[in-house]
Amino acid sequence: MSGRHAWIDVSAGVAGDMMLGALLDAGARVERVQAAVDAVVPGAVRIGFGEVQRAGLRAGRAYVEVLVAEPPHRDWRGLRALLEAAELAEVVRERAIAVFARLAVAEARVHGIDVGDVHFHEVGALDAIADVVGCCAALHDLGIVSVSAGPVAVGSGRVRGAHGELPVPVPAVAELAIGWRVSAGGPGELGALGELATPTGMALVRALAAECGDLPTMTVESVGVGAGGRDRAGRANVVRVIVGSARAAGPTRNARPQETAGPAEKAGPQEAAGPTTDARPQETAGPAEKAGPQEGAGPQTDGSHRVETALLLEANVDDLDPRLWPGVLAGLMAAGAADAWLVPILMKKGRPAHTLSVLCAPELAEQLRGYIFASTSTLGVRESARIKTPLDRRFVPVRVPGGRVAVKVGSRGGVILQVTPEFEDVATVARQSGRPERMVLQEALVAAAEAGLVAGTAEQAEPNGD
Ligand SMILES: O=C([S-])c1cc(C(=O)S)c[n+]([C@@H]2O[C@H](COP(=O)(O)O)[C@@H](O)[C@H]2O)c1
Ligand code: NI
Repeated sequence: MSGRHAWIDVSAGVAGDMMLGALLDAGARVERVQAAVDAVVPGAVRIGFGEVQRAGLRAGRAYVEVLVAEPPHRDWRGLRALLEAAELAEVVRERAIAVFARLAVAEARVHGIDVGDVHFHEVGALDAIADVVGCCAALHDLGIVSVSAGPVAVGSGRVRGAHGELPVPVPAVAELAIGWRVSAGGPGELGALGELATPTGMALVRALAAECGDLPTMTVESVGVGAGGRDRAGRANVVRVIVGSARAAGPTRNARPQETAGPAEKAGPQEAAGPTTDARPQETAGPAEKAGPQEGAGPQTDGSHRVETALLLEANVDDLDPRLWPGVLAGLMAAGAADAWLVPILMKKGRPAHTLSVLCAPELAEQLRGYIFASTSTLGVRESARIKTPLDRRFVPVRVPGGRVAVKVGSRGGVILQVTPEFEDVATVARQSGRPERMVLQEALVAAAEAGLVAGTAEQAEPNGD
């Protein structure tokens, strides 16, 4: 593969702010990170960056200042809608959704609830959104197309949180660790280590890194060191990110070329420009500039329209309790699938059965394969690469009586072809305002038309959305 690679050293633990600090220290620009976070939660947080000492070593420290008095607590459904509606580069959106999907699946398992109902308490607070979206934006800014990481030090002892006292690794971290090498992380003389890996940090590692391993062979371009809040003698409480190019071989599942079109174009010049030409560590003209269409794992353009490569995972199943299927489909969507559906079939020996089909970004395939094996009775998952031609897509929020609805606008060659209110938003407003969904849907379409979003007309530079 070609393209810039990041290897993350999490041998002293990992938290969202440590990872963000390391990526900023490696050269990601704080204003790019701030712009991406503002696209999700406008005006809600301010991100700062400075230098501190950790056990005698210099480290970058990311600061997230929450600017709103009472940050809302969100469930995964709401947070996902927020990320989908935000004007982000598509690769940033996909990575951020993948991270939170990981967290949601882990929390659902720990608390024994449906994935969509996971309430994000601490991990859903604004600083976690800032950390996750910030890290994904920083990777984008650095032109990083693939990530790997070492084994994670998770800590030991007990910690106090929203759930009272928790054993370390805390339950969500233990769940997120399945399939990854971890250790408590310390020689005995350091005493009880406390919580070295937080759920957000662990979810970042699991969703962004394609494999667990040592530093790969590559030409190093920059090194970032990100400090955690605590400073204790004996070991620097830091995450290190080593950014390099021209890996001879390695994980391609997480390789994402830079976006060339889509919502990013509306996100102001800094998001649209793509990171590969002006991110600081790229002064040596590494190969990330070439990490575009040839990667094959994301949007490309053939000169006339954009195409995307996606994976289609499939399994024929004839012996699953049919009552389980709705939960399987919902779980796959919550875990980051682009789409998941069932088709009734007649199998060998005349057995009625279903084909489960799951469309996903290549880097999510391993996670979703695991989900299919865990939640259905299939003995195998087959897969094929699919080429998709997406419309240029963006979301415009419109105001209706009782709330706001995101309207999905699909266009091609600058002409609007589809104007579709997000039904989840319609249902929420209908529920909250006590009016029929049909009426709210109609109101959203009228509001969209008033904002200049009409099928068959040219895209306006700035629609008058809410
Ligand atoms: O908010 C929830 S549900 C939560 C769950 C768990 C579990 O392990 S379950 C742990 N925590 C603790 O919250 C803080 C903050 O975590 P971040 O990931 O937001 O940094 C941390 O101490 C976790 O152990 C919260
Ligand atoms: Ni929890």
